[in-house]
Amino acid sequence: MGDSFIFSNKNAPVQEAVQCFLSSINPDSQLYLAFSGGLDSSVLLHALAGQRQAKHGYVSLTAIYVNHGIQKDSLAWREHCREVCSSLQVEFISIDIELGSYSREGLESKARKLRYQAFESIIKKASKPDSYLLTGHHQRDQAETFLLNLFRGSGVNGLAAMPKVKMVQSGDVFKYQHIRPLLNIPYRCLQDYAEYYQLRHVVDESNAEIRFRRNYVRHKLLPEIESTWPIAQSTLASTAIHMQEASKLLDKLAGNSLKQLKFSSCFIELVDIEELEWVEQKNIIRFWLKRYWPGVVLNSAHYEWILDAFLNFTSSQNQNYGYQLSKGELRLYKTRLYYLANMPKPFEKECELASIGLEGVADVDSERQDVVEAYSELFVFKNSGLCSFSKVKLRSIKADDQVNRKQLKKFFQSNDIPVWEREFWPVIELADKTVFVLGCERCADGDAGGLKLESLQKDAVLDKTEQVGLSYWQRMKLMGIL
Ligand SMILES: Nc1ncnc2c1ncn2[C@@H]1O[C@H](COP(=O)(O)OP(=O)(O)OP(=O)(O)O)[C@@H](O)[C@H]1O
Repeated sequence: MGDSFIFSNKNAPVQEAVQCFLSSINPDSQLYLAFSGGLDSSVLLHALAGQRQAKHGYVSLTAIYVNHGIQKDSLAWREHCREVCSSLQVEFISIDIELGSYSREGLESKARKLRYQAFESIIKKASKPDSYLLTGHHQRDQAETFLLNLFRGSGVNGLAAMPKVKMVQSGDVFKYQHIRPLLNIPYRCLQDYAEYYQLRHVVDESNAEIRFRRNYVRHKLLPEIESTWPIAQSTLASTAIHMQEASKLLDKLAGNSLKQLKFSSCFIELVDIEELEWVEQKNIIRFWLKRYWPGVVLNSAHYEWILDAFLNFTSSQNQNYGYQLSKGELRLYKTRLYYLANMPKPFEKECELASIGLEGVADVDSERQDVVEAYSELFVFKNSGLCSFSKVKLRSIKADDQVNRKQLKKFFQSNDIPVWEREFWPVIELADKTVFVLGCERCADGDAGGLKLESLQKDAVLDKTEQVGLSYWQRMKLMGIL
């Protein structure tokens, strides 16, 4: 067996992984490689460029370098990346980002967040169908992520670590996939590949600083574990795959249960799952939050609070429990659990009816039920004949608004509007008159004083209490009105 055979054998895992990915995609796809110039993404770039030329002449490849501006060498790295791309005839884009303020531990995660936002903005702007973002993550990265999440006390979802394939929804319509083609490949194989092809790559000295937790895991913890369990990286990565499967099953279970409940992006009706075991209830709540608010993860103290608040609820209308999270707030109103990303507050805005989306009602993403409902309600308003104008003032209700308070209170009560919503309920003002209380009724002759009001296709709007129980404030935020 000659040297060349041994070498080419060593290259096989990387080449096969890249080939496997390339053969799974449409030849017209647009690939974006997140290219830091480090060993992992240099290997991926080289393997992609080589195999795309050989077999997939049509696959378009663009490398993106993000300059965080925090390392002294970052501009030199950018030039290195540019040169490598030019030698491989790969299109190169570099983008500068500002990290602003960050805590010591928060540096990595802030850089990562802004980096992914930068990739997304480039991909979205080009808006090519079949777009893929590729990163150079490999098996050791997966083992590290698993351990980091383990020590953070993560559940099944966190221990599932990084998926090899992830669909990313960007805005309402555009989607692309984030793929990690080398995720199952040991780091050693990437090093062999780089050595064989004598790839030049940049070395980020901060990767050696063990004050960063990931570096501590990489340089101290993993080698220590491997001294007793030599194939620990691969077994940890396998455990992550078991967790991904378990997580999928749990999501499926929760998704089936959720179909039976009243819920929206803002609330979930707990009374509908009262009969289930607490572990099942927790799983449904977790899934509901993940679906609408992916960054919000509850810990055991939060779940205990939910259980306690739910068990101790009284039938009083005035219940208004809250639990502040690091981002947003949990609230219980009657038997509904709410997640409020922002608490309602007074607002006032001049709106072109067209600008609040009335013209585009048919284009709304039907998955976002809350947005569809809000649009359709305004749509009903527009088509009611009240609306022969294009500009209105949308604002929160004021104490001196001439509306029939008794009737409004009845409306709030009978539609289970949480107390924190009522104070800032949206009204529409036209020519200094409050003409429409959203979700409620229109005012005769544009006068909000009399509530013997003709109802505004009342059934269409009010029939389903769960629609009205949504947070208008949140909806308007989502719609970009506020
Ligand atoms: N500055 C950068 N510009 C472009 N791509 C980058 C940059 N930094 C990292 N990447 C991409 O991310 C991959 C993983 O890099 P690294 O392990 O350093 O990231 P990380 O901060 O640990 O984030 P993650 O959680 O994504 O692993 C790289 O292989 C590369 O594809």
